[in-house]
Amino acid sequence: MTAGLRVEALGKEFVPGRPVLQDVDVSVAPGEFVCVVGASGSGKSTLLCLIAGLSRPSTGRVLLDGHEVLGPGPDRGLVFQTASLFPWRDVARNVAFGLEALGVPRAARQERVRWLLDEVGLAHLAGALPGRLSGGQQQRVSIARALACAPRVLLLDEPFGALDVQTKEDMQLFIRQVWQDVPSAADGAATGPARRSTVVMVTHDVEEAVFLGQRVLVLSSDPGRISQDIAIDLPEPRSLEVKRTPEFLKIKAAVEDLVRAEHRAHQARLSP
Ligand SMILES: Nc1ncnc2c1ncn2[C@@H]1O[C@H](COP(=O)(O)OP(=O)(O)OP(=O)(O)O)[C@@H](O)[C@H]1O
Repeated sequence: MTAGLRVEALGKEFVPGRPVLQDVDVSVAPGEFVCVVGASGSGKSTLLCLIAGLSRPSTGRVLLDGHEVLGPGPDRGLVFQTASLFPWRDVARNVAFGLEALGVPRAARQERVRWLLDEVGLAHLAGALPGRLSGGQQQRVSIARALACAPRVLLLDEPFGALDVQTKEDMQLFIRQVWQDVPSAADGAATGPARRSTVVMVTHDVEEAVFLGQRVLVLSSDPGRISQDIAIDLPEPRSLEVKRTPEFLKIKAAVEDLVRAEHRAHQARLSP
């Protein structure tokens, strides 16, 4: 059995004969943090939905630890751009949702929720309803909820896209910290990076992708394919200062050029 996430010859058509994704092949090792960038409409969210099991591929398959993904499951936690919390459930009960669905006993549930809320810095808001929270706080709750069942893979679809610049940077540091601190369920005996959740994050923000990702995948359009798979060899752990280094700026510019080239090629194909 192969550990990690494997996307094999994946294709998706919503309209027959017009594939949004075609022949997407990629492997993500356990504990790896991978970002996906690409022009608008290149199929980034579609790829994430297929990995999540929210949508079925037209061709190919997704394997998680050797098992084909056939639908959503607690081994994959999902966070979208807007928090989509249950407005009638307080913060703690939002985080507890997946654990309740799995039938985790109350005491174990409460302990896990308390630990997660501490980890995301929101223990003091456990009893608050989501409507009282800021956008950044709501996304922290969403992330805690996605992590509650200790998923093997955390799937993030533009999770910070709706936040202001300052909050966004706080959240970037936060998600990196969470990735380092919160272990995934399986591999109980493992230590270090192998115990971390695998993260696949879609973003249109190249700076964010280069700052967060150990790898950045660039998706081409018409149809969406992985056109580049770039290892980001920046020092770890990452701090915001790295964004001002020549090395970072150079990688960012190169990835921006690739995305721009894909976008222009897409526009050219659309114009008569
Ligand atoms: N359920 C659907 N039915 C029909 N077409 C769809 C559906 N979902 C996505 N598409 C189409 O698939 C293409 C890719 O959409 P997707 O949302 O995956 O792109 P994206 O790269 O995430 O875009 P953006 O960066 O703008 O969010 C688009 O042309 C979109 O219209």
